[in-house]
Amino acid sequence: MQTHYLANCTFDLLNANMAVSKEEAFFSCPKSSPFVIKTVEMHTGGEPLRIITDGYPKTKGKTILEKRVYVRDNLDVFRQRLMWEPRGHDDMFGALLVEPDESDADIGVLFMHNEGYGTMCGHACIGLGRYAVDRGIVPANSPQTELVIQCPTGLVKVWVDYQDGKSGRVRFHSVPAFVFALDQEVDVANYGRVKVDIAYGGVFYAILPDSSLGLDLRTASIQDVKNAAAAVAEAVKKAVPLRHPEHPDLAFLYGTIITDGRDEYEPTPAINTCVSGVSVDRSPCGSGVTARVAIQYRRGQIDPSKERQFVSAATGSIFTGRPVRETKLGEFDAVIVEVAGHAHYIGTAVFTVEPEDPLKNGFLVK
Ligand SMILES: O=C(O)[C@H]1NCC[C@@H]1O
Repeated sequence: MQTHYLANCTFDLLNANMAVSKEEAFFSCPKSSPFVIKTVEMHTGGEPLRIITDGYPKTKGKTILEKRVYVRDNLDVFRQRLMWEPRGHDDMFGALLVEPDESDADIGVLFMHNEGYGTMCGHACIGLGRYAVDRGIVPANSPQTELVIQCPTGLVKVWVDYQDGKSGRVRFHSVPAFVFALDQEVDVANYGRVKVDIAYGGVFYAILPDSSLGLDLRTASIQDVKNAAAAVAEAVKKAVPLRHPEHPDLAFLYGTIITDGRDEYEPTPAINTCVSGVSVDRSPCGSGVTARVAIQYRRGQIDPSKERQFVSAATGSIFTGRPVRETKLGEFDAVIVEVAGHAHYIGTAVFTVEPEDPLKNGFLVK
């Protein structure tokens, strides 16, 4: 990799063969910026993934959950600069690689988005799988490369298809998924009393069919879906205290998944729309598919011989999901679920700030 020097600023060219003019170099790294953060930009089924590759201050903490608390309490302005406008937007999603604290892990990762720090993210694991292979963080093996990603929720096993020097489809097994509640009745403002299932796929989701909310995901506007999902999340948070068998930091409702209700196994894809806060997943949502398959498995609607397709109503992108084997998580009967999908590179970025910029720390227009 070639290195160019400009004023006090050093940066590696991401493509060594690319000729970089003085002008390009200036705009990539102005002298006045005390903040230079480099990223690799990907998307998984349409859902953005901003992988921070350089420039983030060092995180502190022995465990990955301690590191998550450290960045939240001490470095949040960096998340805001990268996730919020004008460098990001409501639906931006980021991954910060950190030193893992489990010896089985190849990499550790903290997730970030417009509101804070997630604990598990399937679409990010799919992107990070390719990235780790392509960046040589793990040695590439054909026909597939295996790696382990330590997420705040636990260890996620990842397999990246690798043929003729090219990474492709990615599969992962997240932490054990379990059903927390089935047919839980909650009073949802403006929608009345509805039944939701609550399941853990690395994070907790409230899951219910569109028909319970008087919606049809194939035609509903995104705003209607967001409003309904937010109302459900609020009702569930109020009515159902969640419990994680291993760590209280993991016991929170991450989002609502509105489905098309087609849970009985069939070869055509089922719609999975995951909404977290104001953000609508453009992909079918890896942790959401994990949670939904755990419910389908509990209800006898799917078994390890069947791989189900899940589709995003927003983009038409598809993930597959399959229960692999039964296990336990604390007192909960749990299941390992395999999720697979594709991620793609869309570019690289060098983000800077000018100290005099009144909007340098980012903003969101609501
Ligand atoms: O794929 C997933 O699991 C995620 N996508 C954005 C929100 C979820 O964390």
